[in-house]
Amino acid sequence: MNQKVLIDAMNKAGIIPVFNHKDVEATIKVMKVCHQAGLNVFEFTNRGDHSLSVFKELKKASAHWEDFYLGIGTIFFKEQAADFIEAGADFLVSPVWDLELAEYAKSQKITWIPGIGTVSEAFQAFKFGIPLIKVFPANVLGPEFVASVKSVIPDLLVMPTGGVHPEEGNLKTWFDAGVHCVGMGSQLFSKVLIQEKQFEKLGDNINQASGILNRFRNSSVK
Ligand SMILES: O=C(O)C(=O)C[C@H](O)[C@H](O)COP(=O)(O)O
Repeated sequence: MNQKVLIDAMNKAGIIPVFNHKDVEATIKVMKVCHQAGLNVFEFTNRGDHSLSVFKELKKASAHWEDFYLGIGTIFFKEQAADFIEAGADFLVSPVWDLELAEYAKSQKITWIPGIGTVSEAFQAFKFGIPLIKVFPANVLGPEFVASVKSVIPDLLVMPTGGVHPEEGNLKTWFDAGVHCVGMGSQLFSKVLIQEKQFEKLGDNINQASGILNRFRNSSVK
């Protein structure tokens, strides 16, 4: 898949949903409400043995959705990357920087978004030719860290993930710091709503989050 198309789509969506669940039907519904709310880049995470088989079902279910991109997160080893690439992953995300993974992803011509926690790691990624990094854990590092990275490596795109909230105040501090998009998991997906299979309500929450983001993004366009 074309890297520029994916990276532009991530910026357009603004919020990248990060999700894992054992229940295939529930996960398909979650993915669908995200897509309907305009969040059309979805990161399923590799958390547990069920992840590959659930991912394969997600891929099947979304095969004909227009402009929809499905990636896999929590990738540590190239063997894991290989399994998910074979299953049709559009991109890979990791909580860490790792040269072996960087080289493997490059050899497979797949976008890899490494997890970065220091300016030195950010520079390693930039030097390698990686366009977009995940700042992780975002709530520990904070928007000031992102602004510092951007001040010295302005061309490196940043996606903070971990503890990002859908409230306007929180989203705004990240976007004011210059992020390309944010990754959001637990704050976007209420465990109770998923357990009770209230997908419509979940869709309302996601629409609200994306609406908040679009409002202040549009109002900051001069
Ligand atoms: O597994 C990974 O690769 C991760 O990135 C860890 C978490 O899934 C995300 O950081 C989401 O964090 P929350 O939005 O705080 O739920």
